[in-house]
Order: sequence, then C-alpha cells, then structure tokens
Amino acid sequence: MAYAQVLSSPYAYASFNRVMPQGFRRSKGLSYFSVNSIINQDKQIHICMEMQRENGSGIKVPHVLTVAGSDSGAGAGIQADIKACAARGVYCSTVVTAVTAQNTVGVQGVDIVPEDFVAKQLKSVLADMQVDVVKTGMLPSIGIVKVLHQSLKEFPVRGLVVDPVMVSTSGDVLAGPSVLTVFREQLLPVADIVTPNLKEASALLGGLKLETISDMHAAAKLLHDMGPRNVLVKGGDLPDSLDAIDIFFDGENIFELRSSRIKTRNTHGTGCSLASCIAAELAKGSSMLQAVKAAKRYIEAALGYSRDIVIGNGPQGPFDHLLRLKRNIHNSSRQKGFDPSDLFLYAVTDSRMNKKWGHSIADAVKAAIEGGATIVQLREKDIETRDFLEAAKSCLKICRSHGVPLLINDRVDVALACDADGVHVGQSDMPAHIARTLLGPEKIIGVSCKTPEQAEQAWFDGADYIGCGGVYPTNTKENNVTVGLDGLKTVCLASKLPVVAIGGIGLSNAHAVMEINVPQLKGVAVVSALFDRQCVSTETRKLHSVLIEATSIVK
Ligand SMILES: Cc1ncc(COP(=O)(O)OP(=O)(O)O)c(N)n1
Ligand SMILES: Cc1nc(C(=O)O)sc1CCOP(=O)(O)O
Ligand SMILES: [Mg+2]
Repeated sequence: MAYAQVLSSPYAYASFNRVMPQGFRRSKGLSYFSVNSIINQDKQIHICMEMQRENGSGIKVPHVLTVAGSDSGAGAGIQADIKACAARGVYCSTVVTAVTAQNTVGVQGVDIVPEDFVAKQLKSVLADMQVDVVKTGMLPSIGIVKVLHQSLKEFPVRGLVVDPVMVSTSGDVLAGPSVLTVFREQLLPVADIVTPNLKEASALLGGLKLETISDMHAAAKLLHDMGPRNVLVKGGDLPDSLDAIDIFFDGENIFELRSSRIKTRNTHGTGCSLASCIAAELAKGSSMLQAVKAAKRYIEAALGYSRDIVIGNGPQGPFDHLLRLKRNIHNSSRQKGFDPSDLFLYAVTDSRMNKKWGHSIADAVKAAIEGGATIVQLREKDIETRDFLEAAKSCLKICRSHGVPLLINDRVDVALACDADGVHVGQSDMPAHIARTLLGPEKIIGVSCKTPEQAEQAWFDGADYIGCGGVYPTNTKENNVTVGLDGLKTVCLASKLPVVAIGGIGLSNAHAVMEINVPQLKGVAVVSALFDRQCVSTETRKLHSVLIEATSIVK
C-alpha cells in the first residue's frame, strides 16, 4: 500500500503519530516506516474499519483543527488552542507549523517546520478525522500558507477561522512581511472570519494607522473587501479605553462588542484562545456573531479568574483556560469555611416578617439556629446600611458561637465591613467573579440560578453553591419565575456546584423537594415558613425533622 494511502486511511493516524518525534524535522517520505510496519498498519486499518462498521456510526463530536506554532510556555499557540477547545467541549487536532522556545519573558527561538511536513500533517488529519472547522495561527512561511490553501481545496471543511498571527505579545516577529501578500491573496478570500489585532490589521492594510474606534470601523470594512466573510478587529491595544472594544463586521452590519478590560499581566495567548473559541463555537453549530460573543465572554471570564495567578517571572503570564488552577487552591484552603452539607436547612431572614411578629433580627436568627438552621442569610431589603451593619455584627456573634455560617444577601460591602462568612448574589446583583475578587478565596459565595447556563457561569465565576428556584410560587419575592421540581432537577444535574432549593418551600412540600434525589441537592432555603411565624424555633425544628426524614439521615 502506498504511503499516501496509509495516511489517508482511518486509524493510520495513531501509528503515524508514534513516529512523529523523530520524523518531525527530517522525515522524507517513507524513511521512518519499515515495509513490515506498513503491512501491519494495513491489516490494523482493515480490522478497525470492520469494527467501525459493526458498531454502527457512533457519535460525531465537534472538531477543530488548529494549524499553528507550538509555544513551549504553553500560554499561546497550539497549546492554548487545545486548552480553549477543551474548555468549550470541542475536540482539537493539531498541525504544527513552527516550534518556538518561548516563556513569559519572550521568544528565545523559532524553528519552522518544513512545508512538506506541514502538508503531511494536514493530510493525516484532514483525510481521516472529520474536521468541522480549521483555525489558523502562526503561519511563518509563504510555502506553509500555500500548502494550507491547497489542503483546504483538497479537503474542504465547514469553516475557516484565520487569526493572522504576526507578532507575539512580547513583540517578537512570528511571520514576516513577505507572508502578507500570500495571506491576502490566498487565505483571506476563503476565510469565514479573520481576527486581527490593531497591529495585524494595520500590517494587512499596508501600514494604515489605527488609533480610534472609527479607524477600526474603517479597517474592518477594508479587510472585508479582501474577501473574508466576517472580520473582527480586536481593540485590546487601543489606548485610553476602559473596555476591551472589538469591531465585528459581517459585510452588512457593524457591531461594537465590549467586554470589561481585565487588569492583569496574564494576557499571553488571548488572541489564539479567542480565535480557537470562535472556531469551537462554530464547530458546535453557532452563528458567527453568537460564536464571537461567546468567545469574548469566555476570555473575559478566564482573564478575570486568572488575574492574580503567577506563572513565570516575565511581564506576560499565561492564563488558566480551564478555570481550575486557582479553584483547586481555593477549594483546599476553603474546605474549613464551606461545607456543602451546611446548605441542609438554610434560613433566610426578612425584615418585614420580623417587624410583623415583633422579632429583632438577632432574636430571629438565634431562634432559627436553636431550631436547627445550618446556615443563615441576612436578607434585609428595607434597612439603612448602618443598621444593617450593626444587625449583621450582632448576628455574626450568635452564628459564630454556634458554628453556623452567616451570609449577607446582595451587599458585598456589608459582608466585607462585618467580616461575614460570605454573600449570596442574584443574576442582577454584583457578578460573582467580582464578589470573589473583593472577598478573596476564603469566603462563601452563593449565586441564584434558574438555568444550567447560569449554573455553569456561577462555577466559572468561582461560586461555592447555587440557590435554585423558585421551586414553588412565593409571596416573599415579587415577580419571581417558578422553575418547579423539573427545573430544579435540570439545574442540579447540570451543576458542578452544590445546590440549595428555594421558593415556596415549607413543611408540606420539603419532603417532595428532597425526593428528587440528585446528589447536587443539599437542602432547602426558606424564608416565610420559618420567619413569618410567631415561634421561629418551633417551626425550624419541625422543618428540620421533615428534612431529616426525607434524607433518612440518622441524627
Ligand atoms: C439561597 C438563596 N437562593 C436564592 C436567593 C435569591 O437571590 P436573588 O435572586 O438575588 O434575589 P434576592 O434575594 O436578592 O431578592 C437567595 N436570596 N438565597
Ligand atoms: C429570596 C428568594 N429567592 C428565590 C428564587 O427563586 O431565587 S425565591 C425567594 C423567596 C423565598 O421565600 P419563601 O421561602 O418565603 O418562599
Ligand atoms: Mg439579590
């Protein structure tokens, strides 16, 4: 069997990959394959094809192929692309165009992969692996751009995202001006989107000055004239801008897309990751505008999450694509502070109800704890800040003496001022990732969520738990949307965080709530069934018994 046939057959890829480290720079055709190994591969291929036929069609997963350079520091390039795709739930294969020796200080060396070997890698992947979208990064030679163009003609894909990488974050040149012409002539006309930063857009436009938002509008239109279906001009380097403003042009409409500018040194690889995320969203079936917006939100969340991590000594650190590095550190150090089983009987106060029954906040909290409340939230909507702070301090003393965490509803300032154990925020309150930054890693943060998407965002943002409701209609919160037991179960099953159910829950239905029996659901949060009562401790005790029975916990 000819070499080309071996490579274009399913499953040859795995065997081929094994010889990659040696063959990478020097491989010439068959030199690394013995005749025997080819015959064995041939047999293997046929066995695998038979197995595939017998097993039916299987599950097709969204697939991005990145054609880019390797970054030894793993902040940018191929490594960033793989991580960004993994974070977005998409498979990522790789064609390496160059190997760079690189860290947080800069680029110490570049070794360009010969174009015939880039062509081989392209064929290996494209001929076999059902790629949906190709994303390009560092294309360091004219030959490599031409080879890519030819491969895409031979093996068409659904989408092409072109990130015209020319200069690294540290200012090192990764693709010289000679590549620009072939870029303009061959790649841009077949691109679904091109994503230059200001310097790259300027270079593609022959050195045009880009200093203002209106310059960016003009650049997006001029670049669109070169053939790509969509253009995203990234304004991250725009001076004097509080937001990160990117200009998106689809040939008809122009959009100014804003996200907050995150102050951090850890921005190395944002361009590669943004383009990979766009490619990943396209591979999953998003429209272009949706994909671009999702990618911007993802980068904003990842930069916010990674703003204070320290990797390397240089000025440009990598960020944490998978939002896990800091979380693990926090989780291990915060375990003392937050135990998900604290959500079991979650008492949420209400100033109106306390007034109605003549209870002070502190008395009501004390009674709830005596009745078995395992965590308390002060939800005091109509109270002066100063009074709220005083009440919080008194309640904190009571809670601390019983080992019960005290959270503050909405008011991160009050939580900080009294050193409460944390906050609970809703979808229109302070974003959880900002609350996390303000409160630090040790405090508890809860977020109200009604959908799996909100639950995922809460996890991204570094929350500790989710409050999901309204499970039933409630008079305590105006115009509250009811999600029912089904909605609660859906959020619980999607959530990586522990969940407490809220809304209209009391003695009559707490059992049914706990009966949905999903591991994420840790308890119920209750306002009126505890506090709109004469004897708060008795009502809490009764609810505690119901919950114990429902979860069959033996005291
Ligand atoms: C445990 C718990 N879950 C949900 C909420 C509701 O928070 P939010 O949506 O911010 O509404 P308000 O409570 O602020 O009216 C909560 N407080 N606690
Ligand atoms: C504060 C609150 N949040 C809700 C949500 O759905 O997020 S429902 C709710 C009110 C819960 O009060 P009660 O126990 O009296 O029904
Ligand atoms: Mg709120």
